[in-house]
Amino acid sequence: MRASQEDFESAMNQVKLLKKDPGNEVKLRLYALYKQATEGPCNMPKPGVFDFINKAKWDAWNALGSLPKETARQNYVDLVSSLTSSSEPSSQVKPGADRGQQEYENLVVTSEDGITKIMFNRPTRKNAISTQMYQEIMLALKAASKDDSTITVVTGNGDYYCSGNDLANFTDIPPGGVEEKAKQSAIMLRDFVGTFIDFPKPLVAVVNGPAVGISVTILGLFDAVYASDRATFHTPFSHLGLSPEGCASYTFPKIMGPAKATEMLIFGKKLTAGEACAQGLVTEVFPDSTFQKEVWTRLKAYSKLPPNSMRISKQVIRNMEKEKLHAVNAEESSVLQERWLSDECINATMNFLSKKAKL
Ligand SMILES: CCCCCCCCCCC/C=C/C(=O)SCCNC(=O)CCNC(=O)[C@H](O)C(C)(C)COP(=O)(O)OP(=O)(O)OC[C@H]1O[C@@H](n2cnc3c(N)ncnc32)[C@H](O)[C@@H]1OP(=O)(O)O
Repeated sequence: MRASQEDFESAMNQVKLLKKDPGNEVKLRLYALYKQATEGPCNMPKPGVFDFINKAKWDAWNALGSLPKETARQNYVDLVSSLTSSSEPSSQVKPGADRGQQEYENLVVTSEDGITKIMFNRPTRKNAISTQMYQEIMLALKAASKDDSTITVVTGNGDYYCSGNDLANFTDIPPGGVEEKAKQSAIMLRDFVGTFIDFPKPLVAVVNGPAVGISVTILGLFDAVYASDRATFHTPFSHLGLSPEGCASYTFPKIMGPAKATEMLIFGKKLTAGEACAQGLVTEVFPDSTFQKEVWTRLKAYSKLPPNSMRISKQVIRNMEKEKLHAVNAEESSVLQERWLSDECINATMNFLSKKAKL
């Protein structure tokens, strides 16, 4: 039986809900089949040789030649169906995670001594945050907000705390095109930052190494930030054709004054841990050699304080600001939705992905 338009639309929705990234090859095939099913044979001019992403998409679509629209639609539905049936949940249980709890591909979440630790776990990518990882962090925070722990800690595995947004997120374009991707990403960003704004317990960052981009901006929403003296704090938004997120356009001027915030958020000045501490973004800096021992000893002591009292104190300190923070978050996300489509941003991202530039 031929796939109907309804089957096709339902398959398009299922693609958005895939738990596992199917990889670039499959995504290109999905793109090509979608275009063929909706527009017929490739009718676009061939992109330039350095326009890697559009060239790969064009090649995939063009390779379908004169495949009839109905067959492309059927193949699209079959491909999505094979992806959804093969995405069985993994049975691996991360060390320390309670059985029955959520499992994560890009995080290690443990709960011990009254502390839930959420550790970014993509050390080979410097803990860059992929689309899936944004979702996992939100899930882990929501679970931590309801578990028995008194304090929640966010930290990184390996030599980096986090290198910010995974720039490969820009290559993962859905059938609706780049505008649709920007729209979805703005919603995801707003939800992600909103989860930090609303987090009800003391939230502590243990910054074990360099921090970049969104991993820095959201620090303004944490209740304490402990840093190794190896850590640096870098928000190179102008270099990337971007603008601030994570409510930093509001929290940073408040924390460090507008002039210092300008150096970080507009001129992209990278701060050492000592400088970030002097400017109030970091609570305390520790020598790297004793960082883990000193910080965890301290956190274990704090975790024994009465939990309700700590939650209520956090509410008293933060609640007056919540409405404002949500408004700032919505505005920053909507500005970025436009920025992501700008030449400045696309060129900077392409330069990184084609290995022509690093920060
Ligand atoms: C159409 C719209 C889509 C929008 C989707 C957006 C969704 C929400 C966005 C929220 C806003 C967030 C903004 C930010 O966070 S801005 C900051 C972004 N981060 C960067 O620009 C950092 C880029 N990385 C680097 O410059 C360097 O890798 C770094 C200085 C961090 C480390 O350099 P070093 O030489 O020590 O290490 P390597 O470069 O060799 O890194 C090892 C491998 O890891 C890869 N890597 C590292 N960071 C990232 C990253 N952020 N994104 C993707 N990949 C990253 C690096 O490429 C290396 O890979 P290979 O081994 O394959 O070469």
